[in-house]
Amino acid sequence: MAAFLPDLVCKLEEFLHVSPVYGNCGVYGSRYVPRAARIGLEAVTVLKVNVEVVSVHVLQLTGNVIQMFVGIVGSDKSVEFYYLTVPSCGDGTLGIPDQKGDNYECRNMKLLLKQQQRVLLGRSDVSGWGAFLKTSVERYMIVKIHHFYSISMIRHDLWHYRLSQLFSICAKYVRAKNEYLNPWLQFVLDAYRKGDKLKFANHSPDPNCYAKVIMVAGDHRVGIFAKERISAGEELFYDYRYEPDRAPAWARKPEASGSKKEDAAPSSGRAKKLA
Ligand SMILES: C[S@@+](CC[C@H](N)C(=O)[O-])C[C@H]1O[C@@H](n2cnc3c(N)ncnc32)[C@H](O)[C@@H]1O
Repeated sequence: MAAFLPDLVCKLEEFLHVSPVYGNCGVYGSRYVPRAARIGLEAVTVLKVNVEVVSVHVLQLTGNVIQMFVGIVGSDKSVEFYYLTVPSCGDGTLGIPDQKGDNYECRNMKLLLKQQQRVLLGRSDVSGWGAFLKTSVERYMIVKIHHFYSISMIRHDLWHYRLSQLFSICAKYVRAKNEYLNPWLQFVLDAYRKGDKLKFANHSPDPNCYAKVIMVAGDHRVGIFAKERISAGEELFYDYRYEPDRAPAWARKPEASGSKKEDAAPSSGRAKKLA
């Protein structure tokens, strides 16, 4: 297979479930898809796919998740089929990382916002208050959408507080990958101002949520997605992604802290609880 394919699969794997399928999927003649591909069934559009897509069979459109077979042509003209489970933006648009595999792009903010879940506040078994999901979500589904605000919009005295509220996973994405928002310190996810209950989500090194920068009609948002199926009443966790040398004791991984349970509260808890 062509050299770019593993690269593509790598990028997708981070975000999507991708596994090769070798079966009897019809090949309908190839076409090059430079930026967007109209891929037939259910008027699904794949954004920014820089590969040849020979056939796509949408298997199932359940909630916000679309399952499909995709035939991808390598530069050596061989075709491999992949089974994809991808989040849908609700308007038939698939949320797909851009070429850098980092951004998630969606055209319709209204539809995106509609997919947000109700988050409840409850006592966490891990630490203080925690965020809990009201109804269950499937893997890859959107839990919440956050805004980015320019630092200039935030009062200086609130800056440190807000920075401490900033989920560093978002900062990491912005800092590491997103050139539009570079340098990342110019922007802050203003969880405080939004008053969103998700700001009470506690840390876990094995979280059930993750963040992605989303481009919506030219605007940046941070999407919080389910990393796995999350049941109703389950507590939501992020990996705060502290730098190893800056992590507080409670966030240190057992191997990094030297012992399994040290002084502070548990760092790896994944409490299940009804809110
Ligand atoms: C965004 S707040 C989360 C809500 C917090 N539990 C509360 O009651 O306000 C982040 C703070 O929660 C605590 N925290 C988060 N995850 C934790 C964990 N796994 N173990 C212990 N404390 C944690 C830390 O004090 C951290 O500064």
